[in-house]
Amino acid sequence: MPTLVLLRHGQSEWNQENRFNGWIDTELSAVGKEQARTAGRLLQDQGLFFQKAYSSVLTRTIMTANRLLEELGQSYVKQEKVWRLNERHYGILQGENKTAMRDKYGAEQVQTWRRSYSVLPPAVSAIAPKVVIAGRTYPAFDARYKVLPLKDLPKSENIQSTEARVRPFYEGSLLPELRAGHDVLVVAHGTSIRALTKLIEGLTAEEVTKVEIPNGEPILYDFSNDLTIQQKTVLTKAEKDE
Ligand SMILES: O=C(O)[C@H](O)COP(=O)(O)O
Repeated sequence: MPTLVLLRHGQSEWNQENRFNGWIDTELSAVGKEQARTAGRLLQDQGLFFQKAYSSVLTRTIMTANRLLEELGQSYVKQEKVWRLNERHYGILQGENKTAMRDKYGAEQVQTWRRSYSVLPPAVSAIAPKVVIAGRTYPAFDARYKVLPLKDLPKSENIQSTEARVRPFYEGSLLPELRAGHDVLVVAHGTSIRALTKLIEGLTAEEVTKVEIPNGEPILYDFSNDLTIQQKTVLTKAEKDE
């Protein structure tokens, strides 16, 4: 019977600095690198043999998947990098400090931008190939998105629009793997995992806004062969240490 593991990437440098990441390609922090390895160790006792691993096209998920699979002794697993699993585009909030944004726009407004299903954060005005934030240059929209028509590149996203672009991955890639009885790993981001959770569990728009996804904690779905959820388990480091 197939098992799906969803994992939010380890802590990024900007998670650590309390800044919005979105589509900016930030690196894992030292804590995040360790979280990725810990996630691999947490999965060691689960008897899983992944046939497929997916990540987004952002470095923080790719590096998390690599470290996890290495720790698990399954670096051979076929990996696919899918832009549809990217974090939601955070519009003008990308790169900004969360506290500074609350001071500027008010805590309620910022929380609405962060967790509302359908409200969009203010959009960036142009699709810049690179952005310079705090003196460092980050690729915003680069060669990895060349396959996409410019009109499909987001300037801002919420849970709803993220769900719309995650859905073709869910229906066209993930479900066929699970239907084939395969164990699958998906390393993605807070909001792309929220969208997947909504699709997998059939949550309402209201329910998905309450879902919080911590960095580096594997979420296991054990399915029956007809893909009914048998069990959902979240593995945490605290449990492993007990
Ligand atoms: O893009 C980001 O910065 C992270 O996913 C965190 O966003 P959140 O704190 O609003 O969940």
